[in-house]
Amino acid sequence: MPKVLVSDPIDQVGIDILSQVAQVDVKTNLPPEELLQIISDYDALMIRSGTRVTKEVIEAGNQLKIIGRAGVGVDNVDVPTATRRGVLVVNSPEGNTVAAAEHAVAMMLSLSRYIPDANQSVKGGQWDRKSFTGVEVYKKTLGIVGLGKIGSHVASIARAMGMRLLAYDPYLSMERAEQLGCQLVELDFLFQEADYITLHMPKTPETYHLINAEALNKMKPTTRIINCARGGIIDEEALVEALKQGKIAGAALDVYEQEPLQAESSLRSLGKQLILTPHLGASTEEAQVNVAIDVAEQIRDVLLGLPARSAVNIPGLRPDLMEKLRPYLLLAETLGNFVSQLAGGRIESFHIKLQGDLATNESQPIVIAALKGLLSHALQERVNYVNANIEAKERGIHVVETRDATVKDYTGSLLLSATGPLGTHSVTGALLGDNEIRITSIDEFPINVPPSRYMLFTLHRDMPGIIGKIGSLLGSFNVNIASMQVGRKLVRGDAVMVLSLDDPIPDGILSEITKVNGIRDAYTVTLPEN
Ligand SMILES: NC(=O)C1=CN([C@@H]2O[C@H](COP(=O)(O)OP(=O)(O)OC[C@H]3O[C@@H](n4cnc5c(N)ncnc54)[C@H](O)[C@@H]3O)[C@@H](O)[C@H]2O)C=CC1
Ligand SMILES: O=C(O)CCC(=O)C(=O)O
Repeated sequence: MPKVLVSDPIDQVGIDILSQVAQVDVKTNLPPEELLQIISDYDALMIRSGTRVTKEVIEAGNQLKIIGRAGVGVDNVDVPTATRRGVLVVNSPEGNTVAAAEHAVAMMLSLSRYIPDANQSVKGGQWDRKSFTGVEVYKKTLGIVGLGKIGSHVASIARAMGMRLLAYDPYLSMERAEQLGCQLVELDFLFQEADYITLHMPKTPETYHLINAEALNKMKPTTRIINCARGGIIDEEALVEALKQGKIAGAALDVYEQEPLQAESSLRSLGKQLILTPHLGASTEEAQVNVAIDVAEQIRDVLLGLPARSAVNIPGLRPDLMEKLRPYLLLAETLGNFVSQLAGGRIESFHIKLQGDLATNESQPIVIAALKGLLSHALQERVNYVNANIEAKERGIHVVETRDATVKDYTGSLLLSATGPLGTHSVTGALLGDNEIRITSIDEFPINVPPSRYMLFTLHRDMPGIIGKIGSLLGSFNVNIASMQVGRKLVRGDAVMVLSLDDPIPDGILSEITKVNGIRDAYTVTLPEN
């Protein structure tokens, strides 16, 4: 009988489902060394946000087939290592949406009426009605940053409470925001206008410390801010200073840069203007039942040799088909991610063309992989092989899929084209040998480059000296070039330059590059580590 380790508190209903097919050991609060020691006995691991599933844990788990996260965020799992070792990672993208949204709204109302402090005061024997005069949310402006599943649910509750809704989400169409009753605005406008700001996006390099001293300075002294998304999106030190100096009126946090929150954190020293909860967003009976069923059923199915519903990293395909398609899935996902960044993220339409040997009906998973890549910059681990299609539809992306068996330059190749705020951009790619990915054209300019983590791409006029200027400019920002290639259709005509870089591309570099004589446009692309 297979063995499942449950290393965080999971609702009993999940344990019952797992017990139908496996021996289940529930061992919560395991020290990391102990988890490392025992993991090799297990075929599956089921967790919430408490267990850190590091590279070492996955490598030590030589029997491990699946890691199930009873919740959304898999930021406590080393997904690239799991993928490399063929370990499936599954989650429950929707099971706790309502719980997290209601927690954010509860935080907003608690902040407005000082409920936690008033409660504490009465329980402490006082009857103080003066210190807790609050404010109403009715007719106030709520700024929602991240208008995905949780943000949308918050919007519908807030609308019913008579609030005006602003939203910032660089990956969502205007139409979708309007359907949700939100005015899509720029971030600075939201900072300046909102009475309440609630955060509902993933933690990414882009969102890390999005709420820093500079952002807090733009807000009104009456603004209250709520974070039930991820720690690290708010710079906690800057928040403490802003609250102390009265730059904003209040904050409510459910998530922290370091969890559990450290005993000595300065957040603990603030008064009634700051509310802290210990990552309770998903802690409702209903959500815990939802996520436990969702994930336990997937673990059970995979242990029985069936596909999983919400695989974060590997699609649930027949093993023979999976073997054949695996390199192309990675190719499609990489190209999807690449072209979405060139097009500027807020994609309106997407065209995928399957060429050569890929122009068969068996290649459908490749289309899904390309959509997953297209949405992955926005949705991170919340997009998977199962929901990619639905997510694209819900975001109003018009998807067109075509096939052309007559293209024979490679055995099989893909052409992806996306239209977004930066216009329409296209990329083609193929495999070199069995599994080496090559980008073979960008915007119809022929090139031949492997994708790399940090890339810079320019559209320019082919003329002497231009490459040297870009090289020196990057040097002045301390960015090291790993490789460079130019593609052109005509000598001294339009051309593209693709640079693979060893270092992340600092803010401000693009505006400098576009000032170079001959450069028409410049784009940066960051791809996930593989
Ligand atoms: N406190 C808790 O217990 C819980 C926290 N969460 C967290 O809540 C957050 C939202 O979850 P969902 O709504 O399910 O995710 P989702 O994937 O449905 O929505 C996230 C939204 O953020 C947007 N986004 C991405 N980058 C952005 C950026 N730079 N600026 C603004 N928006 C950006 C995306 O376009 C997307 O619409 C996640 O961080 C998740 O981990 C989720 C459940 C429980
Ligand atoms: O499991 C939990 O309680 C945390 C939920 C969460 O943060 C998530 O699902 O992303």
